[in-house]
Amino acid sequence: MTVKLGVPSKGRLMEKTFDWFGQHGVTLSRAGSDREYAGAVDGIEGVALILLSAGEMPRELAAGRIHFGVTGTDLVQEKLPLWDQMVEPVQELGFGFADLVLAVPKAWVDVDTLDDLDAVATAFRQAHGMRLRIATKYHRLVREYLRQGGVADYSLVDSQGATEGTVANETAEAIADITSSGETLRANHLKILCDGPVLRSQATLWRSRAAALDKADRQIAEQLIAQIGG
Ligand SMILES: Nc1ncnc2c1ncn2[C@@H]1O[C@H](COP(=O)(O)OP(=O)(O)OP(=O)(O)O)[C@@H](O)[C@H]1O
Ligand SMILES: O=P(O)(O)OC[C@H]1O[C@H](OP(=O)(O)OP(=O)(O)O)[C@H](O)[C@@H]1O
Repeated sequence: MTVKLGVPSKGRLMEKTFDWFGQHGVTLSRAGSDREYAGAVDGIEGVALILLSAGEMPRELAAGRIHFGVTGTDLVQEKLPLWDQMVEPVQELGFGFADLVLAVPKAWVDVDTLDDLDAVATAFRQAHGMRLRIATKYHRLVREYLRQGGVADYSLVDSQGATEGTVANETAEAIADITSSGETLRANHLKILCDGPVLRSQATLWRSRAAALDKADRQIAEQLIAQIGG
């Protein structure tokens, strides 16, 4: 057997993950063309590179199909109920910083807090006969945050991308999405509620609690952790 290391297969997370491992003496490289999802690991014996979507990483870790994987805290906590029983953080990688936030139209001058949102949601339902819609792909985290914040009169609208556009497109009144520079929110005339983010996320190396390892693999896993300073 080999120890399987899952790395995001594209985009900003993939490049930064390759750089981060390179700085720790583990060279990750893609095999073949940009379109071929195969790769190699140099600098440590017995580790196989598995290129995967960042969004699928939590599921693969939880199922034990990979031993280690890099993805954001947001995706792990959203996709895995009881995530800390399924995976263990080995190392925060210091990139991919993003806050999951709730945002409303900038034009809602009286709405700055969750309490304000609650009041608007009640008024919205009375006026329109339907619940205020919040677009997001982070259903579990947002529901829990709103429950704790005492907001009940809303419905979630699933949005898997371009979420900030849903308000202008009139498919939602508010959104919950990750923000990094804040550019996308600003460009779409949205403002963040000031109660603090739902979650602060960064790219993290996770270890599966479910993946089986024989004695030799356990040594390789320990060597990998030691080498990257986890
Ligand atoms: N603008 C950003 N700045 C920093 N980190 C970001 C930004 N957008 C997304 N991320 C982080 O990158 C990770 C991957 O996000 P992304 O939305 O690309 O995942 P995904 O859509 O589920 O993956 P895929 O598109 O490969 O299926 C997440 O943990 C997220 O927090
Ligand atoms: O605060 P900013 O720096 O503007 O970054 C935030 C944006 O980045 C992500 O989108 P991504 O580029 O992954 O596209 P998506 O809409 O398809 O998720 C996220 O969903 C936000 O839309």
